[in-house]
Amino acid sequence: MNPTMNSISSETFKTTPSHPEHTIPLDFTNVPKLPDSHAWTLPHQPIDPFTQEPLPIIDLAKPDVSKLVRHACEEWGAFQITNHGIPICLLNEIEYQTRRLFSLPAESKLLAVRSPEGFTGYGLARISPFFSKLMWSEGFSIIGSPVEHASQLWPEDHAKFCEVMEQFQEEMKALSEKMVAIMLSSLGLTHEEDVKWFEPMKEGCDQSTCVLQLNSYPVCPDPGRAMGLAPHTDSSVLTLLYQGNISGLQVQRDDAAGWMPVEPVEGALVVNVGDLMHIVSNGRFKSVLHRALVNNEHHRVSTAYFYGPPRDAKVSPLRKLIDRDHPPLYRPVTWKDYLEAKSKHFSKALESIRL
Ligand SMILES: C=C1C[C@]23C[C@H]1CC[C@H]2[C@@]12CCC[C@@](C)(C(=O)O1)[C@H]2[C@@H]3C(=O)O
Ligand SMILES: O=C(O)CCC(=O)C(=O)O
Ligand SMILES: [Fe+2]
Repeated sequence: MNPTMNSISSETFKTTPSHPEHTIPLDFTNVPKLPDSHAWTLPHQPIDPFTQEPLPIIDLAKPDVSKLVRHACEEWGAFQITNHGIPICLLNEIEYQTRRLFSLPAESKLLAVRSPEGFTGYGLARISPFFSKLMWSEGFSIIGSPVEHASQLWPEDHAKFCEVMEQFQEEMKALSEKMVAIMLSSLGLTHEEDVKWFEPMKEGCDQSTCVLQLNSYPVCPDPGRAMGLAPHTDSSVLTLLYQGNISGLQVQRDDAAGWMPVEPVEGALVVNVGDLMHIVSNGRFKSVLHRALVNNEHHRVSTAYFYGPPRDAKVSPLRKLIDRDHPPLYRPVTWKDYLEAKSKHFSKALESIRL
């Protein structure tokens, strides 16, 4: 574990506290009928899979990766990657530890609840207050070491959980840096010259701020009317998602009304372009609108790694992408500024910083 990771505290992300009923999840065990509080009137709007090309699956070992990544980021804002180098045994371990956490009784999980102004620990998704109905999910957010909350959950037995979560974050960070470098170079940019804040693997000075989010979608008595995670874009530069082998994730394309399922591919990771990458690329890359649905057979879990810039770095549209025909679309923001904008304006956050 890189020792400097501990210096990234949840201070970086503190925003306005949310309402208690939008923080603490329901005890999902033995709920025979979907409560009205969790019943969404949602047209499921499936997309016709035959009229749409599916979300790209990109083999990172192939030679034409850069072109494929650019196309995926411009058209979808998301894609799956294989041959990414994360060992399958680590993915299995992360899923095992995630299930172990969410299988604890509700009263134990409440010992690790996220404080109203905090950023780490157990709770509902932070976007919950923007919706009148509650989501059929629970989450656990980690920044660096999870020991503070894990020791409340398992006073004697949290070492393995912490070790796996920390190792996973290290691997995800390296892969995120690789993916950011591919995305930037696919636009003809070199990060050394063009993106001041992006300093991969800078020795002894691990600057970027990242969040590991464990998501749990318990078996649901009425999945047709429930929402696992409501439609949103990620605020990060990019997000790496491992969804195991249970479907539920769906993405939407700008111009399409329907939702496209992202079917699990064994050992693959989903890459989402986040809002900050949308800003950096001056709107060339789309931050993908996505959501997660639930089912009545399997308890689904996923792990999302949100990769962000150093806390004080100003993120702005890259100069090389700006000319008379392409004026800058957004003003410079730090990640902290942007998360504040998101917690105030949610889906209008990008608009709120538009020039
Ligand atoms: C670094 C991030 C990214 C956050 C906020 C903060 C920590 C928790 C992340 C999530 C995780 C669950 C979905 C989401 C939409 C949510 O509600 O909390 C994410 C949000 C964002 O992408 O905006
Ligand atoms: O569980 C999923 O498939 C999606 C998770 C997600 O979008 C998130 O954590 O931001
Ligand atoms: Fe997301």
